[in-house]
Amino acid sequence: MTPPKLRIAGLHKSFGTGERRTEVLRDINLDLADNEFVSLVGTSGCGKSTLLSIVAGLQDFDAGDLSIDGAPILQPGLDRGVVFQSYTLLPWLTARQNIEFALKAAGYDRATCRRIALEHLDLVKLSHSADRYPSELSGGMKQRVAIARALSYRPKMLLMDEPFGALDALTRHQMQELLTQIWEEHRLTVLFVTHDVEEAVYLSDRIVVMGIGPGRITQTFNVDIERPRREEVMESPAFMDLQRGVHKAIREGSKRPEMALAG
Ligand SMILES: Nc1ncnc2c1ncn2[C@@H]1O[C@H](COP(=O)(O)OP(=O)(O)OP(=O)(O)O)[C@@H](O)[C@H]1O
Repeated sequence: MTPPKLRIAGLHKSFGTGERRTEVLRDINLDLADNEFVSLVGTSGCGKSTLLSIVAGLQDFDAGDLSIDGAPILQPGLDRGVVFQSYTLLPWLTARQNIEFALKAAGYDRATCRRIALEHLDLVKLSHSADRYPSELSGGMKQRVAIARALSYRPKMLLMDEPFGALDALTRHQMQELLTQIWEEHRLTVLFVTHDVEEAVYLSDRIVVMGIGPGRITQTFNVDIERPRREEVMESPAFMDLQRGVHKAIREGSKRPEMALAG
């Protein structure tokens, strides 16, 4: 049987040792199919970012299995493109050079780096800003460069942690449209962390709700809303019902299990 694109099985994670040990993730089990778009939502501190950074290979874990296409994840790798909320561009390099920098590290020759960088700037509609420095770009533009960079080395998966969290509502919506378009054209597998339930429903195939005490998966919702989705779909009863359901699950997950039992 073909393994899932991403497998997270029986994953546990704690920070600190001895009396200062805090259990942050308990028994996380989650498989992502090829091309699936999955959002992680949940109250602050439930471990979404920790889980994403473990999948990125940026943090270790205590127990469990983690693999991409059946191969264990041991460290960061070019099979995973990562986009964070804070713009992680190098300020002394232009938009094009930021992408080329990542590609050079992946071993491409100079001409190929340039060609791929320009192709990806075109993909995020930033060809006209290739030679601008990050300080000359708006927040949305910087995030488009970060997305172009993450896609440029053709990762198997895109890991995104609140990528549009710092943007104003209009720019955020434009970025959601752009991501949907890229996802529809390139059929990527995406694991996406967000606080915005509307965004999660709009973008995802599946929404995974995490709760605290310690961080764990409490509920999963399939988003059976036809694609391609356009803005109007947010007004539909199915969309709003789902949004309400996810909000309720987040509220329930924000109570510690003993509180939930007590009512
Ligand atoms: N390096 C660290 N050392 C100790 N504790 C940590 C560390 N990183 C995160 N934590 C703790 O782990 C828990 C989960 O944090 P995490 O940032 O993953 O949550 P989150 O769901 O992404 O939160 P938010 O939605 O606020 O970003 C929190 O209690 C946090 O204090």
